[in-house]
Amino acid sequence: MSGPLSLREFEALARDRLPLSAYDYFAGGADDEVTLRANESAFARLRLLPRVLRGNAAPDLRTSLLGADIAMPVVIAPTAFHRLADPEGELATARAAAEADTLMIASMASTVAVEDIAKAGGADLPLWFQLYIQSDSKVTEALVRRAEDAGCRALVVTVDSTVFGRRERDHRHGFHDLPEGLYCENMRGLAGDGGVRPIEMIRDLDWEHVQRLRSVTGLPIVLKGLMHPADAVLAAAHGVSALMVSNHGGRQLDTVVATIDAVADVVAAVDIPVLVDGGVRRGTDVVKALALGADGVAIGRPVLWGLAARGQTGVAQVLRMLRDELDRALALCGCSSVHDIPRDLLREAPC
Ligand SMILES: Cc1cc2nc3c(=O)[nH]c(=O)nc-3n(C[C@H](O)[C@H](O)[C@H](O)COP(=O)(O)O)c2cc1C
Ligand SMILES: CCCCCCC(=O)C(=O)O
Repeated sequence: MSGPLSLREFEALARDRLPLSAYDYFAGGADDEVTLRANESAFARLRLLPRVLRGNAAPDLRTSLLGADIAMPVVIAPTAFHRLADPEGELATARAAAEADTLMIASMASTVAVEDIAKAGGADLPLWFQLYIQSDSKVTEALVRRAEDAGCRALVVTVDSTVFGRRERDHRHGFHDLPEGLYCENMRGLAGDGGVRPIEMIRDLDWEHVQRLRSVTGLPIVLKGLMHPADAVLAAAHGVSALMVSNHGGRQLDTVVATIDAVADVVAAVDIPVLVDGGVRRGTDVVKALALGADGVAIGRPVLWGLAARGQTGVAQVLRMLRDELDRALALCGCSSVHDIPRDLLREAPC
């Protein structure tokens, strides 16, 4: 029997292997999951109008993001709790990212400490650290120092989570915390008693927090979870280095527009790099995002499916699958490189 042939088949394998509560935590979205579904279906609504006879033998997939040279414009989005999927957790993910020569964004809610993730990935792995700004600025600063000391090359500040989205699948399972023995390791030592401090979502998050963060670190700041072009303009004015158009994989505010429908307006509003995540499952999805002006895409759940299905090997296979699909899609579209994908390659499907 052959192995999984697509990211969707990886999800089916992961579903068979995971306890239902863990599968539903990874797979689920907020409320009625309208946005969760829309992220994927919006890609299908966009159709390709390829060019032919262009003589491009081998499309160039390499790109660079904030100074990191990577094999393809597909990076690993920050997702929490990898040890729910595999005992090696984020260590396995980092090794697979390094093997694929791409970039990993480690979640602040990782179940392995960021220093250990960095060691597992090795010095060549471009590692960024995702941050939820905390109400106590000393705690936020301690997390920033930790990320800097671990060698992280950027801070990815998540701005779509002033409160936790309501995920009904988790409520049904009573899944509200990590099982015994698993912890958010980046928060260890930050509680008053030296224990693991709980992660907060703060309702009063505003541009002053971004400004304060800008004043305490020299690392580039990337804002993740921004969808509106007017916010993109404000971000650039506040010295933000890059943006991730994201609706948190449909897990926060439900009925938000699909990210692929928001990305072009954000790209048009600013002169800084723009990444997009949400619903990327095929190489053709990557081509569509790039045609709309994105500098790259990030994938969340597919990495978790690879990890749950086959550990490090599974994540590496997921990344290779997307790379191969991207290569084939570019060749069939007549594109010579990921930097040469014209907007007129896209058409809206008729209703
Ligand atoms: C299980 C899970 C955990 C996540 N944890 C985080 C997190 O800790 N921090 C964060 O900024 N985003 C988190 N996200 C959102 C992802 O970074 C990303 O925006 C989303 O997964 C992209 O959509 P996709 O899963 O369809 O690729 C999480 C997503 C999932 C599915
Ligand atoms: C309170 C713990 C924070 C974990 C955040 C994980 C996350 O963002 C998710 O979507 O789930």
